[in-house]
Amino acid sequence: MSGDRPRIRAAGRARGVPEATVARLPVYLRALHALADAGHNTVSSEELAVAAGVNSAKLRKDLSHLGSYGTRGVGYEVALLVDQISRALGLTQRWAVVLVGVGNLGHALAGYAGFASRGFRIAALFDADTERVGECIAGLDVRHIDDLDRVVAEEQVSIGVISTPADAAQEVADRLVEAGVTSILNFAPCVLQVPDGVDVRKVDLALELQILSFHEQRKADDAGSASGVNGSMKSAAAGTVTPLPTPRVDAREVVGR
Ligand SMILES: NC(=O)c1ccc[n+]([C@@H]2O[C@H](COP(=O)([O-])OP(=O)(O)OC[C@H]3O[C@@H](n4cnc5c(N)ncnc54)[C@H](O)[C@@H]3O)[C@@H](O)[C@H]2O)c1
Repeated sequence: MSGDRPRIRAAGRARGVPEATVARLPVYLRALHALADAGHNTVSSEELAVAAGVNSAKLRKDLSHLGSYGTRGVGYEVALLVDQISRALGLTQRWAVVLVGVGNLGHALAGYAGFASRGFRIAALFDADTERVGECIAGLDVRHIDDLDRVVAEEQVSIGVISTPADAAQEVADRLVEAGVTSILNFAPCVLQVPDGVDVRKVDLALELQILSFHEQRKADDAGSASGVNGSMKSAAAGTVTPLPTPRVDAREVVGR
């Protein structure tokens, strides 16, 4: 691995920004881009909080970690805040990404233009299936996984995306780490073991649906209670055990945590 390769992890933690704040920064950035596109030069913390779907106290605390406090009566300067958040997220440079597993999902990800517009360059696509090797997707030829080490070194790749079946994902993660990749985005439904210094983020749409299902069930229970039907009985009839209604939780807060 190249000794002078930039490291997301080292930069983020050195500034002491909490992980939950880091997870919300991209949301603020997206909201700020939309405000800038709509011609706003400044934004109040309340407006930005609404646009980002968080409460304004949390937003002000998050931004204070970046040393951004806004101006009383004016709010935040949109362009300045975009710059500060982009720097904190390491988006002032383009990160090279490799994608491993070019099946149904891999095809869709490889062709997704949103990565490029948000500062990421897909440097190479890999698969173990020789039938897929050589196929051209979005201007890139699929390479054999055995070329991974060489390409990661040549292209200075720090981030790897795994879209293989779950039973291949750990082996692929090991190969990525061995090659020098220090951040992994895992789409396979499994937990990966990685050494210290390697960050893993998992994307699982089924899990997100299950969280929504939890909230749907709570809403149904609440509606049942409000109309005089016992919530516990209603849940029991649906084959689940939910003893008592609990306080409402904002789904956006759960997902964004
Ligand atoms: N996170 C989500 O929300 C989400 C959504 C859909 C699918 N998935 C998951 O994404 C993964 C891919 O799904 P899919 O439908 O694209 O599967 P797929 O079978 O169409 O594609 C998988 C690809 O991985 C390749 N592969 C297998 N072993 C490999 C290895 N060791 N090295 C390199 N390549 C290898 C296969 O040749 C194939 O091209 C699955 O784990 C699936 O469960 C996740």
